[in-house]
Amino acid sequence: MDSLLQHMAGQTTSCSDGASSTTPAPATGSPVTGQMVLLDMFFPGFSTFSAFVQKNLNIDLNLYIPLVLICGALTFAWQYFSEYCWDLIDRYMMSVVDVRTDDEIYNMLMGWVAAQKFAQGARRFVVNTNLNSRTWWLWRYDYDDEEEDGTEEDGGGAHHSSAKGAGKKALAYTPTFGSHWFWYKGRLLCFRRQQSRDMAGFSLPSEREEISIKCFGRNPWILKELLLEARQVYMKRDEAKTLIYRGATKGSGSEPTWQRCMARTSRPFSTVILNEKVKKELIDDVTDYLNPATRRWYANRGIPYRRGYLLHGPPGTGKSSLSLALAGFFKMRIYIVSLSSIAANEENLASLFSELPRRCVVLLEDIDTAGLTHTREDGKVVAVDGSGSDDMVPGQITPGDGTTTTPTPSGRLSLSGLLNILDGVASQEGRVLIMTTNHLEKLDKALIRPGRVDMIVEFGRADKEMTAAIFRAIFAPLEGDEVDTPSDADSVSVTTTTTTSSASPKDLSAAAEETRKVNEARRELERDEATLKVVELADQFADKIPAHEFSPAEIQGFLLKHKRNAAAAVEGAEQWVVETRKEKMEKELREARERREKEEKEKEEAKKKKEDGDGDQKEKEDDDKEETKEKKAEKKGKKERRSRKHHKKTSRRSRRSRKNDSDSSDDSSSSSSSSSSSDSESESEPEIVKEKKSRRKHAKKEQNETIPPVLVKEDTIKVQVVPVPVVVPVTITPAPEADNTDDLDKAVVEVKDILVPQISVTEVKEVRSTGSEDGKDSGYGTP
Ligand SMILES: Nc1ncnc2c1ncn2[C@@H]1O[C@H](COP(=O)(O)OP(=O)(O)OP(=O)(O)O)[C@@H](O)[C@H]1O
Repeated sequence: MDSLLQHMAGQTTSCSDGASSTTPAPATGSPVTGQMVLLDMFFPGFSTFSAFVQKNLNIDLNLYIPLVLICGALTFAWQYFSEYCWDLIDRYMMSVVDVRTDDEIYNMLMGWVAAQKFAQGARRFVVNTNLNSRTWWLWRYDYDDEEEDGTEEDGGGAHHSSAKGAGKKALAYTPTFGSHWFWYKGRLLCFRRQQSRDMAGFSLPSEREEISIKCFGRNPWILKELLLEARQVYMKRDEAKTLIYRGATKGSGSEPTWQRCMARTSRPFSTVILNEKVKKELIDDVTDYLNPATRRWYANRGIPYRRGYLLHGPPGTGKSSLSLALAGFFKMRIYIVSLSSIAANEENLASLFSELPRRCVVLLEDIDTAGLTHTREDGKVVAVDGSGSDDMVPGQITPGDGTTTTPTPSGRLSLSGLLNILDGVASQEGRVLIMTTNHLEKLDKALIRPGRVDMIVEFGRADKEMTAAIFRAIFAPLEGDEVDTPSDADSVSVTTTTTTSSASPKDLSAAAEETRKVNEARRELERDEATLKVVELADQFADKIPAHEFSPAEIQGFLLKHKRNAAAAVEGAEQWVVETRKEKMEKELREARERREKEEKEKEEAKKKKEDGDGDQKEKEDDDKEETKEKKAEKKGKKERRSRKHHKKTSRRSRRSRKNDSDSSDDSSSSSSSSSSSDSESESEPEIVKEKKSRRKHAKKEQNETIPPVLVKEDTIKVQVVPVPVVVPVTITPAPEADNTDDLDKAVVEVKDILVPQISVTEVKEVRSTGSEDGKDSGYGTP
C-alpha cells in the first residue's frame, strides 16, 4: 500500500514538475503525501482546503486524519451496533400489532389516531378529507360526515374541522411515514407507518402502506385495549345509523366480500306506512326471535335458529324501506344482496353467507329473479338445456333439479343452490332473513315454505288511507322543522320590550324565561293548527288520487315536488293523475313494442341459424327429391293426358263415323273430357301439393311446439291489419298535349273522394278494471 502511495506521490510530483500536471501542487509547497492524494480522490479539493487551513490557521490537517478516520469508524460501528441491539429489543422485548389496510380495522384505527394529540401536533403529517382505507371495497364516502362536520367541535373529534359550515369537508391529520412515539394510558407506544414494497406493481401508491403499533413488554394487552377503544369510538359514530353492507366482488375472479356502502340515519318504523297490526306483529315476532331465551329454546330442541320473512308487492311499495327500518329499530347491520345482480352466483353467495355476523339482517332482493322462478315439483327433473319443461320461464338459465349443489355451468344461481345456502352449514344462525319480490306467484313453494319463510307481508299500491298518511307524513310540521311563522318576529319584540323595561338581572332572566315559554306555547299552538290543516288537505288529496293505482313511491315523488306547499300539491293532484296515467300508458306501449321487436329479432335469428345449420342441407335434399318427384308426376300427367287425348280423338272419330253426335255434344264431350283431364291433373298434382302442405304443417306444428305461445295476464296481443284491395272511383281526362281526346295513353288520372280507412291499431291490451279493494270500481276506469 505504502509503495503504491509512494509511487502515486512520485508520479504526481513528477507530473507537477511537468507541464501537464492534473493535481495542482499545494500552494505552500508542503510535501504532497500519499494520504493527501488518496483523500483528494475521495474528497476532491481536500488538498487545497488543507493548504488553505495551514496557511491561514497554521493547522496541519494531515495530523488529524487518523483521528477523523477513527471517529468515522466509531460512528459506523455504533450505528451498526445500535441497529443490531434495537433489532434484538424489537424482536424479544416488544409487542407489535400490524394493521391490515384492506380490513375495516384500518378505518377504525386511523379515525382514532387522527383524534390523538401526537397526530395533530405532528410536524410531518398526511392530510385527508376521508380517513378510510384506499382499498376500494373498504372505501366509503361519508356524506353524513360532510353534513356533521360543520357542527363538530373544532379539534375535538377525529376530524379536525378547520372550516365551519355545512357542506365543508373537514380535514383530518395523521402522522406521515416513519415512527411516531406517543403515550397511551401511561405507556409509551410507537405508531409506525411505512410504504409497502410488496404490492408495488399492482396497487395505487395510496393503497401501499403498512401500519403497526408497538409497545414495550411481551404482553400486548395495551395494544388490544387501544384497538378496542378505536373500534368503540368508530361504532359510536354509527350508533344512530343503520349500517348498510352490500355483497361485492373485490375484483374479477376474486372472492366476494361485504362492502360497507353506507351508514344511514335509522329510519323510524313509524315512517313506513303499513297496516299497524301487521307492523306490530312483525316487530313482536322479531323481538321474540332475538331474545336470548328464544335462542336457547331453539338450541334445546335442535331446531335451526333462523327466521325468514317474505315481503312482496309491486315496486315502490315500501319493502326495502321496511327492511331498513327494521334493521335500524333493532340496531342491526343490514347485508343486502340483489339476486338479479350478475355476481349473485352460487359460489359467491355461499361465500358471502359464511362471512355474515351472528346477529344481522340479510336482505335478499328480487328473489323472483331468473333461475329461481321455476316450480320444483317431485319427479320433475328439468334438463339443463332447458328443453322439455313447461316450467321454464323466459330468461331462466339454471333449472336445477333439486339435488345439485355445484355451481351451475352458466354461473347463475339455481333454486336448489339457494336453498342449500339458506339452510346449509355455512348459513349463520341468528340472522334475520328478509326476502323481497315483486311476483309472489312466480316463487317456488320450496323457497317460501315454513322454516324458510315464517311470515309473509303483502305490500300494495296506495289506498285512500295510505295516500292521506303519505301526505301527512310529508307535510305535517315536526319537531326541528324550520317553520317561518310570524310568531318568530313577535317573540323578538316581546323579548325586546321585556329586556328594556326590566331593571335587575334576576327580573330580566325571569322575563326571558316567561317569553320563551309563551313563544313555545304559541309555536306549539301554531304547529297544531298547521297539523289540522294538513290533515284536512290530506283527505282532499286522497279523494283526488284513485285508490290502488299508484305506488306510495309515485305519490311521494309527486308530493316532494311541492314539499313546501301542501295546497299546491292538492291542486295539482288531478292533473298529475292524468299525466301519470298517460306516461304509464306510453311507457307500457313502448316496452311492449320493444319486447315484441326483440322477440321477432330473436325468432329471425333462430330461423337464420336453423337455415344455416345441418338441417338446411337435409331440407335441400328433401326439396331436390320433391322437385324430381314433381317432374316425374308432371311427365306422368302429360303422358296420361296425351293418351287420353289420343283416346278422345279415336272415340270422336268413331262417333262421327256413327253420326250419332252433333257438334254441341262433341263440345260437351270435349268439355267433359277436358274436365276429366283437369280432374286427373288435380288427382295427380294434389298428391305432391298435399305432401308439401302436410310437411309444411308439420314443420309449423313443430315450431309451435318448441315455442309455445304462452300468454300471461299482463301480456299484449298484436293485431295485424291486412291491407285489402279497394275499388276506387277515378276521373280520366286526356292529357293537354294529347292530339286526340280518345287517346288515353296520355291521360291524367284523378282520384276523387276516396276514403281510406285509417287503421293504426298495433296493440290490443287486455282490459282490466282498476276496482278498489271493496270491489267497487274506483271510477277512473282503465287507463
Ligand atoms: N309503505 C311506504 N311507507 C312509506 N314510504 C314508502 C312506502 N312505500 C314506498 N315508500 C317510499 O317510496 C320509496 C321507495 O320505496 P322502497 O324502495 O321501499 O320500495 P320497494 O317496495 O322496496 O321497491 P322495489 O320493489 O322496487 O325494491 C322510498 O323512498 C319510500 O320512502
